[in-house]
Amino acid sequence: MSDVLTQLGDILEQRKAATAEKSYVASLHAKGLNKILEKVGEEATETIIAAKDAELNGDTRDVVYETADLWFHTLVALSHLGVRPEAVVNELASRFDMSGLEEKASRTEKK
Ligand SMILES: N=c1c2ncn([C@@H]3O[C@H](COP(=O)(O)OP(=O)(O)OP(=O)(O)O)[C@@H](O)[C@H]3O)c2ncn1[C@@H]1O[C@H](COP(=O)(O)O)[C@@H](O)[C@H]1O
Repeated sequence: MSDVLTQLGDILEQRKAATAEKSYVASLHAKGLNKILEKVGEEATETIIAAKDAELNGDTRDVVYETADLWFHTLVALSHLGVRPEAVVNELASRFDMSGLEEKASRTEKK
């Protein structure tokens, strides 16, 4: 799974040098962070709607598709800020030995 994210991270980096006419990612970078975040918000909403539909009809295909759109646009946002996908994967990996409740408590301590 991480290989796919690493490959996509590489592609997103390469697209920073591409022209907006030839690359959707380049067109997002050209429009700036606010536009990218707007797309993240849209895709999050579409993922929520797809998840609610999946619970009702038992068909999870749309929620997988919309989650892919959401992850993709989140990765574009991170790339725009110079953050690699591996940073998120490493953060998740660092939480393996910690329960969700412990992790939540550590956030409170950090604040
Ligand atoms: N994984 C994706 C990916 N997922 C979704 N999308 C695009 O994200 C958009 C989804 O937004 P919407 O459904 O709202 O579509 P839209 O109405 O066209 O979008 P807007 O006009 O509102 O911005 C669509 O244009 C999809 O094609 C993606 N575009 C690119 N990638 C990856 O990024 C790589 C580089 O893409 P380019 O920069 O286009 O070469 C590709 O090879 C893929 O690996």
